[in-house]
Amino acid sequence: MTDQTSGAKRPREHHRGPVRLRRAQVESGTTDQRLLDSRGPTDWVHTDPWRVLRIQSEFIEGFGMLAELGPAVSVFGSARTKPDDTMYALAESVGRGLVELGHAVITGGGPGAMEAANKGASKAGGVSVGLGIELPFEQGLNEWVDIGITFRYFFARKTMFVKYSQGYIVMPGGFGTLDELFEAITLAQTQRVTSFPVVLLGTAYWSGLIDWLRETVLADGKIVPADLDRFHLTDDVDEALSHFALR
Ligand SMILES: C/C(=C\CNc1ncnc2c1ncn2[C@@H]1O[C@H](COP(=O)(O)O)[C@@H](O)[C@H]1O)CO
Repeated sequence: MTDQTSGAKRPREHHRGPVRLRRAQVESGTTDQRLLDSRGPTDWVHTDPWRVLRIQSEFIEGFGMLAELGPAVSVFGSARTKPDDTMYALAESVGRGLVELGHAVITGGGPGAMEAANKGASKAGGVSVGLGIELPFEQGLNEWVDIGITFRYFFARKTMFVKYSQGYIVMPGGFGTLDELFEAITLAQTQRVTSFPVVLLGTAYWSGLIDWLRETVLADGKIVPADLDRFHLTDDVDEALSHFALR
């Protein structure tokens, strides 16, 4: 190639964003062409750098979908709560009550107490959100989820609950529920979240755990007395809801 001003011969040159390539470094063809033509080995889809992109895409999808949700409360509880269980009816009332207060309701999108809270929210005409998790068996989001996202990665999903909720209402549940409860309390204890009410519904179910926290964990100096004030215990839906009144 000849320089128009000096007449000197210029080397072959290619610009790729901020990169400048010359002479033998100039690649033939276009980037699209290389992308579409090459198949090559596929093992890279199982590597950590590729997973990082998938993780990133979950945060992008989650933030993008939930950023404009408005005030919301997450309701947790057992996937195994049956529709004829009193806790199912209670979770449904919680979902409805939160909507009446002006909140969207976020659950794990599964069956049981999650379904009940979504049902209450959706039937009350509110925003019913399910943040599901990919499971080894086919499950899908419960039918009362009106905005649903299914995550591959637990930690990306858990970030969404905390980031987009004003607090948590926790119904009786197993390991999944306990994990969610203790994560919330730990985030408050370590000042990752501020002003984040956590309400436990069901005194008969939770009392044993709270007694153990007081009599063993506190007595042994593993928590301080103020840590026991990080959650509220009640059987009464209205009392549970009173922690989430919007000013
Ligand atoms: C075990 C069964 C279904 C599991 N399906 C779930 N779908 C969505 N979210 C779930 C599921 N299981 C647990 N979670 C999360 O943990 C909490 C409930 O866990 P628990 O151990 O049942 O208490 C819940 O809040 C979800 O966020 C069979 O039906």
